[in-house]
Amino acid sequence: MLQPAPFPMSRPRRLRRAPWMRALVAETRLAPSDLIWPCFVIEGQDAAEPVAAMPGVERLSIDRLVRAAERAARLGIPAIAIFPYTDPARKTAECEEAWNPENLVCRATRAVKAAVPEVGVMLDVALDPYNALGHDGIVRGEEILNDETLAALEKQTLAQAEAGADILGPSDMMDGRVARMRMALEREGHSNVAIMTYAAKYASAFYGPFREAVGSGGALVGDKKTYQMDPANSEEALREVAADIAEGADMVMVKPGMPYLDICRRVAETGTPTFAYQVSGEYAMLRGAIDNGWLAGSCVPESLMAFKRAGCAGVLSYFALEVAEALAG
Ligand SMILES: NCc1[nH]cc(CCC(=O)O)c1CC(=O)O
Repeated sequence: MLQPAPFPMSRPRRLRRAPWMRALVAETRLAPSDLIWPCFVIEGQDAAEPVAAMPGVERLSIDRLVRAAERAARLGIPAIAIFPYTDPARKTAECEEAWNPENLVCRATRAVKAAVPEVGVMLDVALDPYNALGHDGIVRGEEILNDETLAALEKQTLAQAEAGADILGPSDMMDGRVARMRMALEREGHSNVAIMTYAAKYASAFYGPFREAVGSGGALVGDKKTYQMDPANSEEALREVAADIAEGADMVMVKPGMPYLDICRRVAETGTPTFAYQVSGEYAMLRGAIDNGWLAGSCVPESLMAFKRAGCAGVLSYFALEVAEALAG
């Protein structure tokens, strides 16, 4: 490492003296192209429902979602992630609604791709929105079955690829899901569908508001600790990433984001395209503090810049639209 000259030959403040100078020497930049916007979709026409635990976030009917996707595209956001609020009457133990080609998320995907083909659509591969018991896998007694779940995830993968999804995000944390998905996609002629795996997904309390948003929280029996990762671990995150890449994933994700910034850094250093998910609880925390006047709104771009600094290629954030708007000036 070079040693800086001693003071006063070296004065680090010279490079912080004015906005133009700071812009000139900035090591990291945040742009709309770094962002993926997660959205919630509901049945209906011209409908928007607030999510109580996420002030400012709404579940949108498909027609409104299409308009939101158009806005995102105009702002230079490359992709949106769509999550369905499933009618509880459609949730079963076998989760069949997950691979119904007419389910809400498949219809939403077709509508967005028809209207705004230039925006990438990302969909979760996991059973929780369709599971009467709220889990990401098939439940038998006390157990979340791995291999039986893989068969269901394969069907969900193909239904979503057929609907036009560009990126699939396995968020279920079953072992072997990426290989199973990749082989099915190749076999059925969907070789261009990218997989962004939730590789290092922790069993986290920061998902609480999301479960309200998609209506899976009330249904959840027990917790997800037998498949999502233990917050105590980081070596394991690298093993998960290695396994998913070896199975055919194109990109990996760390989730949640800010409490796991060390993991973001370690994963990004492997040279794999790495994304962070700034999850619902992180949104709620920052939004709540801003709305109460406890934090300035600039904490949002600062929180996103942290992921860029850590080496991430991009971030999934519920703030994507407003940040892209602010960046556009
Ligand atoms: N598998 C479902 C899923 N996909 C994304 C999130 C969380 C996203 C967020 O909190 O914003 C979850 C919740 C969970 O695993 O319980």
